[in-house]
Amino acid sequence: FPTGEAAQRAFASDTPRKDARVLILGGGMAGITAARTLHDQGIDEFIIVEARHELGGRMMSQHLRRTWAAVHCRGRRELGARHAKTWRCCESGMDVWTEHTVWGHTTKLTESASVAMYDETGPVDFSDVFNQSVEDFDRLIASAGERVPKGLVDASARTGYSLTGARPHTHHEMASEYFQNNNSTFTGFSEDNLLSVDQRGFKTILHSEAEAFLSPEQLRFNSTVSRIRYSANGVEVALDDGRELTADYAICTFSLGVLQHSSVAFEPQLPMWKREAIHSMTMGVYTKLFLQFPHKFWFDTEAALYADRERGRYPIWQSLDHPKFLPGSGILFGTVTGAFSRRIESLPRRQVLDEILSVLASMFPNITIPEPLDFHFHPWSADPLFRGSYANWPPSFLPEHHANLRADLDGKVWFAGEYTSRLYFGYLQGAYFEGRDIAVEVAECIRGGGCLGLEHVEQVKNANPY
Ligand SMILES: Cc1cc2nc3c(=O)[nH]c(=O)nc-3n(C[C@H](O)[C@H](O)[C@H](O)COP(=O)(O)OP(=O)(O)OC[C@H]3O[C@@H](n4cnc5c(N)ncnc54)[C@H](O)[C@@H]3O)c2cc1C
Repeated sequence: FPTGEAAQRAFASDTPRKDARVLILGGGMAGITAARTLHDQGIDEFIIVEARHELGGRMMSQHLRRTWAAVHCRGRRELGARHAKTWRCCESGMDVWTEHTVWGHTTKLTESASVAMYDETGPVDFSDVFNQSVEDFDRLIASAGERVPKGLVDASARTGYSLTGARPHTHHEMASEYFQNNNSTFTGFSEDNLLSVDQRGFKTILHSEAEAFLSPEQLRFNSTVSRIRYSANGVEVALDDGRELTADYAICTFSLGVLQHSSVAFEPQLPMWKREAIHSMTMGVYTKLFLQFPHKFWFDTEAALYADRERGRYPIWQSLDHPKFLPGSGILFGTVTGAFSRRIESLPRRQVLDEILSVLASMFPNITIPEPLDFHFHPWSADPLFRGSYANWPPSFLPEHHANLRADLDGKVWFAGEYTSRLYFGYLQGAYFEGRDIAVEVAECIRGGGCLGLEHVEQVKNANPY
């Protein structure tokens, strides 16, 4: 693959037949939705370039090592996205996510109040502390909302909690605070939270969608992009096995974490405004710890909260062996996030499992915890194709940064993914809407109806020097 200025000139001067009009880089929710949108607009000269062997991206699931019962076909663990909000809006296909509707996919409504409570002494009822924490969280959200019309600067949740007088001290208070969660994806769609229990995996929504309009020649699996070269003449994409693909446009749907790690080189180098935006947003880590036991020995609620002395140490547990979900499966899964996720990724698996088994032994002091049949978690922050679980908007990140994150490069390279969604970053909805909206922009360019591109801010300013 030629490099340097000479290659740049050569690329710009000759216009051999290109491989496609559009290269869609990445086959997750954003990539598939972009492809679907182009197809709906009558544009089928696109190729989806995906490093993995299948579509779905962070909608990733695997078979359990030990199938749980012949009658139940195959057990699957959803390593990535599993929950979907009911989508109240829109017309057809993926726009309507209600119980049982999307491509015959099976989901179950979850009940957020169905929570058992534990600490290192075993079962303990700290629901008074928990209820106070719900109130504190509501006050936090309300006070954040009051800042917006006044144009006050953004602040962290910790600052907001302190200003509203809430500061957790005990481990029960810290665990209760950890459990609280809300954002515009919750309020923008529906309060309902659906859990995918479909044994084909949550990703089948995307697979079914793709089968409906994609042909094999529009797909390149096992194709890892290492370089994207762009000029007024189009884009050249180099794969790590030496292959090249050319097109008029590229829609890059790699995660924010991938862009932050610079594992894909851009030529010319990304402009400063783009790099600043990429490195100013944060990539969070959220890890699910799957355990399959020979039999169920735990709570009958849907979830449990464990208050450890250390905040964030194996705090949330969800039972799939529940009459509503996968009864008889013996599956329990825990959640850890952030620095704790990174910590366990660096440890030997057996050590992580031993820690978990000792936590379960504390939660259930009168039970001999059996050795699990299967234990697995995905190292999201170390995985070079993701480098984290989903994007998070830190207080230092300004709306202008976000516009720059989303903005295209000379109308040729476009960016779409959960992280480019201003309202629904982090979620499938964000990836869906961004894949759709950016493909509409690209379709406009292809049809020659004016390719204005998205505006960026050359220098983001708000400093007040002294
Ligand atoms: C553990 C976990 C739980 C989650 N739970 C939920 C949930 O319950 N509900 C929800 O709405 N969202 C959830 N999410 C977030 C959701 O999964 C993402 O927001 C969404 O899947 C992102 O889609 P995307 O298309 O933007 O990116 P991705 O799915 O990351 O797609 C990008 C694609 O690019 C490919 N790629 C990367 N680098 C290269 C390269 N160099 N060359 C070629 N291909 C490359 C990747 O393999 C991937 O397929 C969760 C995520 C995680 C990790």
